[in-house]
Amino acid sequence: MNISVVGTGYVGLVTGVSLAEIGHHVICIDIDEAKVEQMKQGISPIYEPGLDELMSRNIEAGRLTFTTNHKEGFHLADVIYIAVGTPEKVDGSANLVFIEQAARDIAKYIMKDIIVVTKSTVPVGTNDRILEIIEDNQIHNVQIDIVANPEFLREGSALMDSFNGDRIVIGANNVYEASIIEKINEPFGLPIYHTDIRSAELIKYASNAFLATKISFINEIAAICERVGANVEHVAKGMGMDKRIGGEFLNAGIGYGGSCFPKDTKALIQIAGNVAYDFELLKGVVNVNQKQRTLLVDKLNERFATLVDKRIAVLGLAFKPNTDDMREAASIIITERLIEKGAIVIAYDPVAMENARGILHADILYANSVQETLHDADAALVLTEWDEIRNADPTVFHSMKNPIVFDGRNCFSVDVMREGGVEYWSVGR
Ligand SMILES: NC(=O)C1=CN([C@@H]2O[C@H](COP(=O)(O)OP(=O)(O)OC[C@H]3O[C@@H](n4cnc5c(N)ncnc54)[C@H](O)[C@@H]3O)[C@@H](O)[C@H]2O)C=CC1
Ligand SMILES: O=C(O)[C@H]1O[C@H](OP(=O)(O)OP(=O)(O)OC[C@H]2O[C@@H](n3ccc(=O)[nH]c3=O)[C@H](O)[C@@H]2O)[C@H](O)[C@@H](O)[C@@H]1O
Repeated sequence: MNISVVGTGYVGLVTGVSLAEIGHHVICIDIDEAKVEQMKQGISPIYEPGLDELMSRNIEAGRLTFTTNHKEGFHLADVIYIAVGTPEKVDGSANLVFIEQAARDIAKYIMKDIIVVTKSTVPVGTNDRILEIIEDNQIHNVQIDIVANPEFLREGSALMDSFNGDRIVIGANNVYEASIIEKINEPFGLPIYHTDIRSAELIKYASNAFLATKISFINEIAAICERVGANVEHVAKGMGMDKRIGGEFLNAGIGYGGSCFPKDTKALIQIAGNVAYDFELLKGVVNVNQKQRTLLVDKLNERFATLVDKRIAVLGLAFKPNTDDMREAASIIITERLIEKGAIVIAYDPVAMENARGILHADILYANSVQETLHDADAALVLTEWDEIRNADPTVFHSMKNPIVFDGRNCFSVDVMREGGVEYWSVGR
């Protein structure tokens, strides 16, 4: 099958590469020229384990190409995937400008019957709108069908998730286009769930909102654990053994970040609000997460009379390990608060530092290793559980002025840290 993918960010690129790997001919289109140049050379513009290798392999096999030219990109396409961003607007709703532009681009250049597949996370009703834009603006008289095919991959394990996901959701109006998209995905060998377009759109938001709810729930349990002398890890384990609850996404910490949970929870509140429904539970989830992000700053304030001129080492900046993505990372607000309070902040992340420099406060200093970050620090904050950080021996903290560690990801054993002579503050333990 000839497939075009519009937008080659985390989702578009991984989708394009995965579809090429299972044998399709894929052309990826992006408006970012520098990105496209890089990808043509087999270099991924994002950090995603295994992606460079798979890209190169499929480029060499002649199944994967890149272009900035929509006309060229759509020329042979039987199916066009839309994977452009749907970022958050100031009011929390999803910004659909990139989606609408992609629809207009499709309308302008398609010359044969096609199926448009929406991978981007879009509010209920958006697929109808995409079809309407294409039909209103199409130059050639061809048949267009639309399918909602939301994406469930996680950054940092995106390829693994594409090839081993729990389900592929296909939302369509007719059996014909649904069967084509099923056929395209068949080689993945994953369970396929067929539904209507609006339900597919909502499955995506409901799934992210539910996972975010689990995280905020366990974070509130962690707050209670700290007050009653229980251990949140033990509580989560005991809860998760019940198959109805499940053990995943019950890691307490400094809350969820990233490009999706924060924006998708707020967008779902808006989607509900638009039909006069007050999604109270989800509002609570968002509020808890907001508080959770600055929990370590509250703990620092409790420990130190003042943070003025205190040297604070920050270990980990990305919103989660194995990605260079800084979108909605807790490190942004935490480092901002520390600088406001007069602290000297020195930070380290194994891969996200380049992105971080463009986003974080200009006064932040950067180090090249865990050891260099900790040297002479008054306190250390752990914000991302990279293996390099979680595997550190407690002795590494002894180069600090005093080994005082605030761990926002519960990376270390309380006992090992205590025995290693570290004053250790974690979450809910
Ligand atoms: N990042 C993730 O892990 C996941 C994201 N999603 C959803 O997938 C969508 C895409 O997300 P990301 O890949 O993170 O976005 P991204 O921001 O990383 O990438 C979007 C890309 O689209 C390009 N673009 C914008 N307009 C274009 C146009 N008219 N023609 C061609 N290219 C265009 C941009 O230059 C950019 O490279 C969003 O709706 C997101 O919510 C869904 C599941 C996982
Ligand atoms: O729509 C999306 O973009 C994606 O959003 C999440 O994936 P992602 O944001 O890449 O990463 P997660 O592993 O879900 O982590 C999100 C945030 O939650 C935090 N988290 C996760 C799990 C946990 O138990 N506790 C916790 O605080 C992580 O540290 C991170 O900040 C979902 O897991 C994907 O299924 C979905 O496709």
